[in-house]
Amino acid sequence: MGVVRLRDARLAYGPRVLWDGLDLDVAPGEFLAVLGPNGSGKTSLLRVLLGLQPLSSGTVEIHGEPARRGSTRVGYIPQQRSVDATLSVRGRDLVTLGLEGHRWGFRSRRASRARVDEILAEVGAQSYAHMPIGLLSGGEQQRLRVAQALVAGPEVLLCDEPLLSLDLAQQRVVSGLIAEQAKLRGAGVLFVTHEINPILPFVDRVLYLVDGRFRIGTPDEVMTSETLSELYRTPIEVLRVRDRIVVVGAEQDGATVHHHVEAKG
Ligand SMILES: Nc1ncnc2c1ncn2[C@@H]1O[C@H](COP(=O)(O)OP(=O)(O)OP(=O)(O)O)[C@@H](O)[C@H]1O
Repeated sequence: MGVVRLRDARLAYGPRVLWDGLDLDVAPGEFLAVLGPNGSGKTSLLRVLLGLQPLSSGTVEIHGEPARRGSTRVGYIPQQRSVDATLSVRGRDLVTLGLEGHRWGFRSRRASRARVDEILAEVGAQSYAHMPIGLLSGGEQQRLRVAQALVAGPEVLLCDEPLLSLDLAQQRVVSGLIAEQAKLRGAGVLFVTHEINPILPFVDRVLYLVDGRFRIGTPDEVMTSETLSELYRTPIEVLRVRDRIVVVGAEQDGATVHHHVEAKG
């Protein structure tokens, strides 16, 4: 059974249709990249799966049940640009929050502590888990958010641009960690990003949204000049440079969409 199942899903805000006729199944352990320009409805899709945003029509199920708020089945890494340096919450407490309202919360404090220790070790964050998160590097903070999202053992992991503000090396580390943890647990991942290259080794399929249109397929199927030119309705060139994908010519509202181009790393 798929961990995520959307059927004939439509989301519109007034006259503006973000997507329509969306059928999507995400299998356990599958890694789905969600791509598209600003405002194409990527975050809105995650909000639908979190039960925060009702569909305009169609159905959405998480592991066979309608999506609902606070589901124990869904882990979430929200979009986060930077953390206030004065934030005094400790890393460990942040991770413990991920157990709140979940079945783990009903167990003993000792069991919760043991579970938090276990996940901190798995993401390699034990050595700084006692520190205020405002003092940690971006990569360290993201490891803790990955731990928070995974601590309760979700079947679906939703990630909203979790690599923002990380350098290239940390982007690889954090995306590798997410992919590895998801595969290990058989959790399906929906990974919203503007930059496919850091996650390309892990991506099984891509959902590419543009202005109400979308395409779903493997990176080789979707990330082609032909498919993106159709989606953007303008000539787009997709180049393979060694193991990278470079998209040239996507213009949206006059602003060049250059987000697939990455500095050398
Ligand atoms: N509750 C709402 N009511 C009306 N419009 C909304 C609502 N939520 C989002 N929108 C609009 O829907 C569009 C899609 O937003 P969304 O955040 O899903 O896009 P996105 O693809 O995640 O964009 P970005 O890459 O900029 O984060 C935006 O234009 C946004 O202003």
